[in-house]
Amino acid sequence: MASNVLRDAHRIVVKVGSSLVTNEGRGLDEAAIEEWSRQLASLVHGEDGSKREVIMVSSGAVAEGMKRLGWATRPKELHELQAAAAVGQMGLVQMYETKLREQNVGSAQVLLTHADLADRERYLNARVTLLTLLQLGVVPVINENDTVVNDEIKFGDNDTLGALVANLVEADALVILTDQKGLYTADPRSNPDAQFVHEAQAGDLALEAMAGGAGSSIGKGGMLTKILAAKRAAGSGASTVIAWGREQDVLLRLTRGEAIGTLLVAPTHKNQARKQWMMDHLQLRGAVTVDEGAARVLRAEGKSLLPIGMTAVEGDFSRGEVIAVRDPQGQELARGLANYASSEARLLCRHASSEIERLLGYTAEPEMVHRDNMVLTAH
Ligand SMILES: Nc1ncnc2c1ncn2[C@@H]1O[C@H](COP(=O)(O)OP(=O)(O)O)[C@@H](O)[C@H]1O
Ligand SMILES: N[C@@H](CCC(=O)OP(=O)(O)O)C(=O)O
Repeated sequence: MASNVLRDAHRIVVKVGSSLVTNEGRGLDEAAIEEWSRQLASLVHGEDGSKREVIMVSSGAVAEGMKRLGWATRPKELHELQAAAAVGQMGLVQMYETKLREQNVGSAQVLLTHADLADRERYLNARVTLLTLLQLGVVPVINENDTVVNDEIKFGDNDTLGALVANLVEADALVILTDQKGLYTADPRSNPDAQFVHEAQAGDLALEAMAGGAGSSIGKGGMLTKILAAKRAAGSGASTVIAWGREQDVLLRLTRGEAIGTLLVAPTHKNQARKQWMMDHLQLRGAVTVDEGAARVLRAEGKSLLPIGMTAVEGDFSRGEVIAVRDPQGQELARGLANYASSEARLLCRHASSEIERLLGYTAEPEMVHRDNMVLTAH
């Protein structure tokens, strides 16, 4: 049942907007951040019996920076926006760190730009770092790296960033907390006849016609960016809930299966979406051939590909590119993201992972292709 999407979600990205985080621009809402931190901690600790991995994408840096700098109106100049964001981010991340620590949960600040996710190598680095933090039970607190962005490389709004992070870590669900109960058929601030939308399919074009711009001078994304974020998140199989951030125990109730807010269901499950994404790579830049032992454990035991099982490398590829994995007979048995470039992979063939440092002078990961970044293509 669709409303069980959050109940069954193990890895969840939560995004919260500026107007909620800064109490409509009146300064960081400590009580709200404390409340969300309490709920995030409960999910990480598995107080409902199911430990989960959660990432918080939080807006509010510019709004908080404006408050701290005494600016009443949002600056127009990019360098002033960047200055406000740099000032505000200090308070934002300190507040999350303090409130999560009070709940015995670690936190980590991660600042990203569009360029970070557009570059394969940086994409993979960000992915493996976030997955490591999640495995350690830490809550990454992510924002756009406003201080360095310019018009070409910025996401522009954290709804988009939230969806890209959901793709990056292959989250099961994206929860967008905002200052409305969810999506209405029109902006409820200006249209009293607007009807609430309980559930729809992510990517349904009719939704975009309903969604307008930001509801306050503080927010940036508006509902349209939330609808588009749900469509993007669905690309890696994550469903999205848009809900009111001040709803009592909103995250806990959603993960217990309660239908709150607007649920935008992803048409495909994340494993199917991942397979589709990898299979869509018609032009693979290279391939590695593996021995019988490696072929067997990849096919039957869900293992990662270690260099010791590699017998040959074809093509010219970089770290982070999708490559084919072939069995000794030359049949493609899997595809995945290469942790090492082809020139390095050739040096690693037949060597144990413990020798990577000696052979390359560094170790990225012990695997050539991690199972999390792999899909079997032939049975
Ligand atoms: N169809 C719609 N349904 C609900 N809210 C809408 C709709 N169209 C526009 N909005 C406006 O979008 C606002 C939420 O977006 P935004 O102000 O950017 O919040 P946030 O800071 O959480 O991203 C709502 O307060 C509302 O005024
Ligand atoms: N990086 C910016 C994001 C602004 C933003 O997306 O705001 P919102 O539309 O309220 O989520 C900030 O922290 O102010």
